Amino acid sequence: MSPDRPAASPGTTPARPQGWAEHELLVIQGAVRMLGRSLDPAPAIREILHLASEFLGLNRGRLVLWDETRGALAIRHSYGLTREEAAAGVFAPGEGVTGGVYLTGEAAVIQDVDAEARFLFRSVPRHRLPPETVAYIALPVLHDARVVGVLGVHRLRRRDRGLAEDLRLLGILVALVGQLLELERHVAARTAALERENRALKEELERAAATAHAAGIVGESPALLAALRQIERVADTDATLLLLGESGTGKELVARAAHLMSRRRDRPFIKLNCAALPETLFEAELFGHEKGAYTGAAGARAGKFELADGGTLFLDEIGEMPLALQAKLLRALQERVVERLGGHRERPVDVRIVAATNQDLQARVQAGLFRLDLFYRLNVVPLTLPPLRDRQADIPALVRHFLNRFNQQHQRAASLAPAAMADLAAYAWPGNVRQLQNVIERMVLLQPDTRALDREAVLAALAAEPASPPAASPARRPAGPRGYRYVAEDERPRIEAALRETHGNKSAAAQRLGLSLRQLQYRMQILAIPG
Ligand SMILES: Nc1ncnc2c1ncn2[C@@H]1O[C@H](COP(=O)(O)OP(=O)(O)OP(=O)(O)O)[C@@H](O)[C@H]1O
Repeated sequence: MSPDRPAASPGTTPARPQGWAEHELLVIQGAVRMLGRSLDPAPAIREILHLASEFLGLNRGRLVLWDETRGALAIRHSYGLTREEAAAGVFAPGEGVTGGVYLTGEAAVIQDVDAEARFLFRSVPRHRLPPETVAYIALPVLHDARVVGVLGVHRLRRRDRGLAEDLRLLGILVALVGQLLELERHVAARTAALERENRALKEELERAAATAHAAGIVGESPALLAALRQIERVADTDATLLLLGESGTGKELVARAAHLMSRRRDRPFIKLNCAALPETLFEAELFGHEKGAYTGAAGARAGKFELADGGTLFLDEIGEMPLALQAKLLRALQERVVERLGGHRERPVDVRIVAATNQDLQARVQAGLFRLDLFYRLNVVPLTLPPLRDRQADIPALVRHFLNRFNQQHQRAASLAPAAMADLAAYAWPGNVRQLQNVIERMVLLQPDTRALDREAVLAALAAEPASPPAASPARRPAGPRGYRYVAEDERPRIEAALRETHGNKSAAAQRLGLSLRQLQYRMQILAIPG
């Protein structure tokens, strides 16, 4: 059957004028069914053109859209055109019937293509159309009253269906096609926005990783990178950073990285350890003093605040700051001025504060040891550095980093047997990176010969570690619970050795292994070690 002589109804029923309504309904139902089927409008538009041809004899349907790369109108979707015909359908706006519809936004009904001078036969040459009179209908596809494309179809002029009816039906189809194009535009815009966002995040991450690397931060675990990315985000602001995390997790290193990432990088980074000073000296240290301000103050001296002017002041162990000084610090932060001890002049300071603590500051606020207003002032951008046990992925890189560093420092050539790395990765590291650093340094120093450090050497070094890190002050104890460690069959020799060495004393063995008694008992149970 010629595409130009459609069945009046699907199947074999001959054309009856009242059958057209049924067919229109079939076309519309079919078209609506296609809506929302996929985010790509191509299959839906093609199906609409197919249905219009099959049921209504509106043939060689084509949708002409603006083609940005060609700078012209071109057929984007079609039905019943050969590939060459579709490719040939390129028009300038205003050119021919199709270009005219695009330019004016007015539908065109050409009763006889042979009698219309503007009809160009550009995509389908005359000899490929049926010999009888052929009509062409073209409608604008609109969005927000703007023409975004043109839908054109051929039909035989002489049929038992009026052109006006086709025009009405095509009006509905063009509205549906407009919706499909709109959806495509939305999806493309959303995808582009997501891609941009993705690219920005990736760049942010790369920048953060590069600066972290420059600051000597080793590791690329997701937990560490997430923390670094947050820093990168606020790096160029003067927002106060509050670094939280167990002792030895790298808070000071990260504070330095934050300084390096900021526009203050060429100005000083000044550190003050709030736990290390007797209260009396603290104030002078922080704010400076004038000559004779107190006994022994022979000359005038600038405090850390002044020294950090234009740069970053890192207040380590902020939780330990004496209450009386907390009020003075708060005032300096709020008013951005400092007054030296024994002085009467307020000096303006421009300092970015990075504070760090391994304590639960909120608990200290509740215990009356830390001022709530200062807590709020510092807690602008809180950032928790994950303990090493939560970023096991970083351990191999850290081990290699410290092996290199201590080999250079102590003129050694220590190396690690690959099998021993798993033991280091599985250890709970209650003292975090600092403890790992110390263990590696000790192993490098104590390694007797040129053999690689094997599992035995590593297990012995770990067994010598205290269960918790040395507690110089309550602040030095890790805040979190001791880490979860997986139970692996290869832990058996260590556990058995520790039990042997402690003559079966489980508490002592657990201590040697860096485990709690319950953790040891759990492992013994899993591994069926008698005891
Ligand atoms: N990601 C890391 N890469 C390389 N070295 C690290 C890393 N994290 C920590 N270190 C090293 O571990 C040691 C402890 O780090 P740092 O002093 O920054 O920890 P901290 O959290 O400030 O500890 P504390 O709360 O006890 O002051 C430092 O010698 C530091 O160089």
